[in-house]
Amino acid sequence: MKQSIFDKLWERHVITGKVGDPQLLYVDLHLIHEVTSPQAFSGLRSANRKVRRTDLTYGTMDHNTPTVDIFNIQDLVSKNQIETLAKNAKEFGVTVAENGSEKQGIVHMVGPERGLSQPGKVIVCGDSHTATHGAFGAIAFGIGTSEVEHVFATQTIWQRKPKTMKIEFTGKAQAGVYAKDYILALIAKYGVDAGSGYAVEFTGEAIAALEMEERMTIANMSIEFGAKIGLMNPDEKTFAYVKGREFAPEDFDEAVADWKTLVSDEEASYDKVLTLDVSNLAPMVSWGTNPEMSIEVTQTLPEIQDFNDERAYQYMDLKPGQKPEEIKLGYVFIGSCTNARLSDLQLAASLVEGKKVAEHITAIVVPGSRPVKREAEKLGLDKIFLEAGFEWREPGCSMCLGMNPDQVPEGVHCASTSNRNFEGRQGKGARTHLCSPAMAAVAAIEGKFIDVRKVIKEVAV
Ligand SMILES: CC(C)[C@H](C(=O)O)[C@@H](O)C(=O)O
Ligand code: SF4
Repeated sequence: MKQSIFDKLWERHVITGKVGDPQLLYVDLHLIHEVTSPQAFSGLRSANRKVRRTDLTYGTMDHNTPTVDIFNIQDLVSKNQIETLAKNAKEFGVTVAENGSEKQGIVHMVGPERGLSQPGKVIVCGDSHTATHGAFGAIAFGIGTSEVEHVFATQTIWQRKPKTMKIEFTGKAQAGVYAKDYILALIAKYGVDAGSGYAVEFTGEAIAALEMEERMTIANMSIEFGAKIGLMNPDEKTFAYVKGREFAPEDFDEAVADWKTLVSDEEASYDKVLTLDVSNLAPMVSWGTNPEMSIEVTQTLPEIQDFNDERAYQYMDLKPGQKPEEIKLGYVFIGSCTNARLSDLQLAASLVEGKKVAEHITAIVVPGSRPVKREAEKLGLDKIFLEAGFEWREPGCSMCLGMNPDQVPEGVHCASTSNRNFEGRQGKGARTHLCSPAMAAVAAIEGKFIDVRKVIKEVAV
């Protein structure tokens, strides 16, 4: 039978159980961070159990870490979570990239960077954006804290096989339109629940044309589309990305030969198929309080359809018919596991070089990991940002969520490269507008949203 990549990987990992019932899957990689691991470690401790495969478990500190004065954590809950992970890591023998260490970063940056995220794997993490790793051709999904404990103890997880959906991105995007725009456009078109109950395969010529870092941006936001699992067929770009990294397979050629078989067969069947043509897509901006409430920058804010819209308009202090350029921005955040990789920072830097951040804007750049920070500094990107008037921070989740000191003040509108825009996400009363790094960078300079296609000089990849 012709199979999709998802079917192939699922089949390979089932230990017991039949389709329709929960099935026990083998887990190849378990990523952890300080927020969702403490109770799981406590559970192990009280049951007098060990972490079964410390060699397949990797941790980092990201959500609570400050991005300035990083060892001075004021918030007691944050401090406790950070210290607890450090303690647990030692006690249970798990490798954790601690706050301030060279390999530390947002958990969804660390896996790919170290070469841990690979085609063919089942990857889990107590974090909803785990589908990011699906960009490598892996089944990757977020799990709850009790499941974290189960994976610690057994290196397996019970899951019911989801339905499959194929999403084909067709066409060639214009210069100034990026992966972030594709995924926001998809969510705006089909809704935040459209992927619910499905493992989503992103495919098509527009995906093939993307580099790995942009593919990760799309897989990252599978959950905002409602899908726990989003994945892509691995190709030469995937193999080249993994090659030479710390945890790349020792016999790389042998691994690649296997990975090449783990792609969707041409006539594989799916429970649902959607397509989205990116050729005429404009840069996207979210106006409301979920990612579905997004429009092309050339459009005006939509009419009120229901109570959710009404409430969103109230919270955002916006009105139907307004243009994105009329949104009074106060903050710009370039960061998060969606868009804080090196290529994101390079793109943003290229758009602000030699220019100045508008007077009324506070703009911060937060590299997603310390390796990205170092690389960016080698390229002089820090200087470009600093000269333009951006702040250049230490890595972490930062302003993506209000769990550390980086917060958008109440009532202030923030152009943000992150993935979530619900009420209070970036701080109490904060008003988030999701967009690409290019849109955010240019918004910082202009002091408002403009169509980045007007300033972009590069040819779209
Ligand atoms: C704190 C963590 C559990 C959470 C998640 O699961 O996604 C966070 O990363 C987020 O993005 O909201
Ligand atoms: S950067 Fe944001 S979305 Fe990503 S793991 Fe951190 S809090 Fe979650």
